[in-house]
Amino acid sequence: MTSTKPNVVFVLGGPGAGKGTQCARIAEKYGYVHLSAGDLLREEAAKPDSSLGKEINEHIKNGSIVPVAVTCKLLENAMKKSGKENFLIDGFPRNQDNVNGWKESVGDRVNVQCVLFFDCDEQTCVARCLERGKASGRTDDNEASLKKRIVTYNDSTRPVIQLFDKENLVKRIDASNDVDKRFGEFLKYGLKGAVFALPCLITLMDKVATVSLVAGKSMQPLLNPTGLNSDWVVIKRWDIDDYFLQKGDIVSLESPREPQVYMIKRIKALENEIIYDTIKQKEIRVPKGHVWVEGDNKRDSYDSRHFGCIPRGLVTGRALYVIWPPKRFGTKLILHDSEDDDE
Ligand SMILES: Nc1ncnc2c1ncn2[C@@H]1O[C@H](COP(=O)(O)OP(=O)(O)OP(=O)(O)O)[C@@H](O)[C@H]1O
Ligand SMILES: Nc1ccn([C@@H]2O[C@H](COP(=O)(O)O)[C@@H](O)[C@H]2O)c(=O)n1
Repeated sequence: MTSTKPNVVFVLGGPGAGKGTQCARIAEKYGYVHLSAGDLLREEAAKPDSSLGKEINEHIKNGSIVPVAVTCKLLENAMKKSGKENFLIDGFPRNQDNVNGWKESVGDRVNVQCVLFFDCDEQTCVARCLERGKASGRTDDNEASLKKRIVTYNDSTRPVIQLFDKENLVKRIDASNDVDKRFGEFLKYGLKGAVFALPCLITLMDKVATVSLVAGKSMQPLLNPTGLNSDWVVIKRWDIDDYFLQKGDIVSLESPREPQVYMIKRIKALENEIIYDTIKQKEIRVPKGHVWVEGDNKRDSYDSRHFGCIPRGLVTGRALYVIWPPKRFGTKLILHDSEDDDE
């Protein structure tokens, strides 16, 4: 961390309210570091040598809250390791113990800008988690755990939100409906300029190739594997008519919803192909002149599952290699070699 205070936005709401989904979008668009307390705990528990794994897993399955010393340490380590200054802390502080522990350990060393409160009705939350549970592999996306998670949320997290509300820090977002409307609400709150100041893809060169900074976790584990140090990648630009897009290519594209916002995704289906939309739970035929793109990290990606098929014209280039950080230099991102990739 540098001498200026890092900025922190806490993100709270019920299980499945959409915190992770929207944090991924904010991180992609504005370069904020998204730290999910739940993800950090799951990562810690999955380490074969972790002495805390058993305890953490018990809490997660029971929807109870892990002692703050553990969670706070993981968050602090992740913040330090990132070297960045703007953080979305998702799923924390979850109870009074979390609040107290954070105050003691971090306190005034950071500037808490606001608390984004994803307000979503219980039925919708449960339905979303059960749907997610079909593919998430999470031990708590099931009816038994969800009952407990909802109790914890009502009894322990809501009072924390009320506490922040008394300090005028809470920005309430109606999280029951459409994903894009939710994103619009952040802009309504003026977060665009005041809080989230970095574009997700900073382009250094233009014309034949660009070097771009990838923010966010949507292409993990291939890109930004730790979520802390961002990768710089070489993007080969082309006249879209000169290159036949192939399934599996990693491409840069302009967001169909937000002009001038660029993202990196993988092509999952080409025109006339049928793709299964895992969110809407239905098959989609990709129309002529369009492609279907997804991030590799389904949990943290805003992609065709949310905005549908995109016109080929929005695809601006193909990602070739990682060039920074040095230890990741040369990581190949191409599945299909084309004649001029090595020019
Ligand atoms: N606005 C929305 N409309 C419909 N589905 C949504 C919406 N937002 C998120 N989802 C879906 O609901 C599920 C839960 O979303 P997400 O993982 O973002 O929630 P969360 O609040 O981070 O949950 P948790 O706290 O349990 O980790 C995901 O499968 C996601 O794709
Ligand atoms: N501050 C926190 C955050 C999470 N947990 C535990 O992880 C579970 C999953 O959290 P998600 O945010 O990913 O839904 C949660 O139910 C808790 O068991 C925690 O203890 N403290």
